[in-house]
Amino acid sequence: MASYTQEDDDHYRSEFSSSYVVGSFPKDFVYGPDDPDQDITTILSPDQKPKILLMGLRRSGKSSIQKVVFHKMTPNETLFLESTNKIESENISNSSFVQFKILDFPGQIDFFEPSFDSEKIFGGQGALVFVIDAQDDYMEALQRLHQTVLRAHKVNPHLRFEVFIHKVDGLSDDTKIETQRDIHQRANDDLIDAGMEQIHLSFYLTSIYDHSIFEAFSKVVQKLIPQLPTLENLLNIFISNSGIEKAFLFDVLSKIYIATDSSPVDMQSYELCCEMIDVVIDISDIYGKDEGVQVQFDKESSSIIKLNNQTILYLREVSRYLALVCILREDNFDRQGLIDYNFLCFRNAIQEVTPSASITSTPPSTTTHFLLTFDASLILLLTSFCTLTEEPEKSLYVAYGCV
Ligand SMILES: Nc1nc2c(ncn2[C@@H]2O[C@H](COP(=O)(O)OP(=O)(O)OP(=O)(O)O)[C@@H](O)[C@H]2O)c(=O)[nH]1
Repeated sequence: MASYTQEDDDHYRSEFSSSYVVGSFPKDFVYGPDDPDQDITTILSPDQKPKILLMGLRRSGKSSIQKVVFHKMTPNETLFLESTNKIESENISNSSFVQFKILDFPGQIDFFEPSFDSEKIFGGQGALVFVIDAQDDYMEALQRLHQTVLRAHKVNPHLRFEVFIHKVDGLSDDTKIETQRDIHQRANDDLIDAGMEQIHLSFYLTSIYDHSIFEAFSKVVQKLIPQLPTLENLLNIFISNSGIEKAFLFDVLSKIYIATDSSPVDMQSYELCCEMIDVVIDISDIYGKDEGVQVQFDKESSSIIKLNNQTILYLREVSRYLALVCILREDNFDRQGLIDYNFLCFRNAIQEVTPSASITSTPPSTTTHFLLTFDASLILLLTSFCTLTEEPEKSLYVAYGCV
């Protein structure tokens, strides 16, 4: 058998870099930028999906966040980013759940200029992410945050406000906590003084040098997904019937998790799952082709990583852009058939939870079968009837029988 040489490797790599061949995980991470010449009126025309507005002072890190999360830019490459001098818009349209427009504003933008059309910018559904550089003096940033929030809230009381206390990689743990407390206190005091205490600000400690920026963005994006309660319920049913400890439904391109079950998220588990996605994409990228014949990375594809602490990471693809990553104890993986069966049920149910079958419109109805093990010798067929309605948690009920 011919050995696999460096030449072969280079050949495969160049083949792969010129065309995407790893099946359903797309290799080019381009989301289809909007026409760079279009003006703000076109960017914000009313048919729109939710918007995420990235605002903050100059050099606070807005463009870096966007590039790292949505374009796989490495943190060090952001050192060479030039200052943004006009509003930059991009469509993020991955799975049917991750659909929004992200707008990167130049730091020096003047909201009080007559040409600044607040109605168009702040109107509609979405979130305003205000980035504060925690390594710098943040008094001016707080003042700008206050002005921005008041102005935006006046135009659109439904807009969500998310404050990223950013670049915390340079701070000690104590300083991080103290900075967050101080910024939280001052920002809320300013709102109380202005008589606007009803405005809610959410705070996150972020850095592009670790997974905190992905975690924070996940939470921002989740709030824009109307089907979130349904997805969480499905994940809860899936893990509790499969002996799984934690499951994340990932947007593969960005590594944002769009939903997880209701057990608490610990950062280390999230990081492990993100890294698993990177490994799977890299391996598919390099070895996804066999002697020139494309090996499909299709809906049957999966990956298992055994850790040395009797834990297993299990990845299954849900759709072209979504993957389910589970963490479970090695003992429970003896029943892989059961997990796989339940996964199929989960995937079928997810396909019904699309925006076209929106939970706010006529509720679709699906019957989902989950296999459940009570002990090693007894397997029950659990038939779970999930009727997806506006309040899915009230409409889930189960019945089971022996097989
Ligand atoms: N240490 C550290 N530096 C960061 C982080 N995020 C961004 N930076 C750096 O901050 C600098 C400014 O980043 P940009 O993304 O250009 O900032 P911006 O807010 O888009 O700037 P304008 O376009 O001028 O408004 C760059 O040198 C980045 O490398 C972070 O999390 N930690």
